[in-house]
Amino acid sequence: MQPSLTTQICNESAPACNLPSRRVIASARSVTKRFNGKTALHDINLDICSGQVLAILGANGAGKTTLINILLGRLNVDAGEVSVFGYPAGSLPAKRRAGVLLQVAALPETLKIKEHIQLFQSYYPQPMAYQKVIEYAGLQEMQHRYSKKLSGGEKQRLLFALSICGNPKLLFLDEPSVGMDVEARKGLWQAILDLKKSGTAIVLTTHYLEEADRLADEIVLLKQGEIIQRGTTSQIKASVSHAIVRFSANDSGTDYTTIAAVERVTSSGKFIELASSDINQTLKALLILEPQVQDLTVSNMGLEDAFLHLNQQNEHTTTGATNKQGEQA
Ligand SMILES: Nc1ncnc2c1ncn2[C@@H]1O[C@H](COP(=O)(O)OP(=O)(O)OP(=O)(O)O)[C@@H](O)[C@H]1O
Repeated sequence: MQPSLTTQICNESAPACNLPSRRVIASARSVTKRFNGKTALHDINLDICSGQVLAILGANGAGKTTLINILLGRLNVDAGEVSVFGYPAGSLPAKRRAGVLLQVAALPETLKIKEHIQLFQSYYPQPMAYQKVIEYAGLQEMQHRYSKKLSGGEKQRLLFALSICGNPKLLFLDEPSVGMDVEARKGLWQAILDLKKSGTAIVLTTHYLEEADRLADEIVLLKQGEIIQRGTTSQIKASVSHAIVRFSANDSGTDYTTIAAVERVTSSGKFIELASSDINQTLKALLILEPQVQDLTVSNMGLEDAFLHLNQQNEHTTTGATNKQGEQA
């Protein structure tokens, strides 16, 4: 007997998903995944809600693609459970309702863009209208081009078009804007927001934190296979009580890490940035060390700074799933 569709209302622990009109459409419960004895994901719990953009962030190797592949049913779990629209991940009813753009995708080169889209539409019982697909993906001008003649960014737009051909209620986008120019990226962002408005849930991984900042209702931050932080972009930023002191300095070889309350020093051209846990202490010490400092500004952390900070902060508190598993092995 086929299980019925999940109609559970989002619980309050899922911050961006507590509107009564939204439903949990996919979930992972206590999911653990190992590759050759090494743990890639450890005890992951996640709800994905309709009409939500969920961004999964993390450094290279954090486990983002593995998590998406598990939700797609392309990988089995070693422990835990995954449900997609109330069905097992990877089952036909789950696949029919989902779309996906993966990092590695090969396309037959002998087909034109229009033919690719029509082929993908034919796989689904209720495909998205051709014109709508083309418009969402910004491919109006190149429908008759062969895919082998597309640039990297254009190919990415075609892969996005193919991911939405089935009119998905759940869309997985694994680093979708890689290789896109500024205009194409903005077009993709608009398409994501329009799809969200129509009720589609979008799970996004990206290394462009501006992308997550603009689009995500909820962010999950993975590190070494574990969730180390989750919340709205504002909540993630607010969870880091640090500030950024920025100034320009001559290359005097000064060691800014010795300044009181400074936890991270970065430089870009002539500008130095100090992440500080106590802005008064840092400013006092900085002005003693460099009284001639110029272009001084103080700001709250943006998402990128918060991301770097949280990753570093957990360097010591998170032993890392891989290590834990390694010890057991
Ligand atoms: N098929 C596989 N066989 C063995 N190890 C794997 C396999 N797939 C992933 N891994 C390992 O699992 C961990 C998580 O990989 P994953 O690809 O999920 O990371 P990611 O966060 O998507 O990284 P990136 O940002 O570089 O795409 C890494 O240590 C990776 O080497």
